[in-house]
Amino acid sequence: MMRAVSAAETAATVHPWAIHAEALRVRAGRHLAVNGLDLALSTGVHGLLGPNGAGKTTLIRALATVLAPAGGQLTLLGRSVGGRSDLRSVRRALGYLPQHFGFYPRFTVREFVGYMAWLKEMHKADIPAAVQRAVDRVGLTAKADARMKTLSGGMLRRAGIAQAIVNDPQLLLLDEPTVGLDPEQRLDFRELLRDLGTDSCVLVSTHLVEDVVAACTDVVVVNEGRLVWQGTPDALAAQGAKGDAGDSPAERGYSALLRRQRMEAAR
Ligand SMILES: Nc1ncnc2c1ncn2[C@@H]1O[C@H](COP(=O)(O)OP(=O)(O)OP(=O)(O)O)[C@@H](O)[C@H]1O
Repeated sequence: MMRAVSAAETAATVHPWAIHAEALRVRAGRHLAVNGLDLALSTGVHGLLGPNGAGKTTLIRALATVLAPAGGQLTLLGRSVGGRSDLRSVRRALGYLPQHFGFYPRFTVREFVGYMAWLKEMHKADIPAAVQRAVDRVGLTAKADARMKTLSGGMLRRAGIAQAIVNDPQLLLLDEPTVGLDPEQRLDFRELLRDLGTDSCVLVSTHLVEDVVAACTDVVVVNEGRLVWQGTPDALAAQGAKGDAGDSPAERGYSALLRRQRMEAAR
């Protein structure tokens, strides 16, 4: 039986690190997709980059407490995660947009976001206003009472973002949130991210280096299940040179980093 929680229980608590991982290992099927990852992130918007198969989705799923770590240490919002620990208090303070999310097609956007708020054990009386605010923030006000099955791909993505932020999460995990968004929506989304990052820890997985540069204060690069680089978007840009692949300094910096990684792995 679920219990609604009071405002005092969900009030923001300050933790030095929203995410603290040491030698973290996480399996995807039989494969150790995260294999010895160290990471410490606090408030701000952190862009998660890495080539296909680097372990980004697996990492995000572990941080969302969907996958249990296979080894190492993971602390989220000051609570150790792993084994049989009680994850309810962490989950109430989490927002998570999976790469592919499920929904009841006959639910309206308002019902879908409200249902997710209820699953996060928000106080019943707070849900309608929180849903309205989340739907407004993602620009879906006019579609709030439309059924999910009638939404376009970009609108669905925005409904997914609305459910992730409905509880004002202290830790927000977004897996490829800009897929399907048109250019104008991407610009609005970057602004929303910057706003969310002022008082929460936001981790955004993406292949779009431009989004990272525009919206993130910090860049985390993973490869083969490990953290291989962390720094500001400017520092990422400084990694590259003229001949590197990419349309912008940050893209060239990212290509240079990956090229160096491949060379080191081949040695
Ligand atoms: N269920 C599974 N069973 C076996 N291997 C898996 C499974 N899921 C993922 N993997 C493997 O784990 C590795 C990491 O996958 P993951 O999806 O976390 O990477 P990613 O960085 O998110 O990739 P992409 O950018 O392509 O989405 C890949 O080599 C992938 O093939």
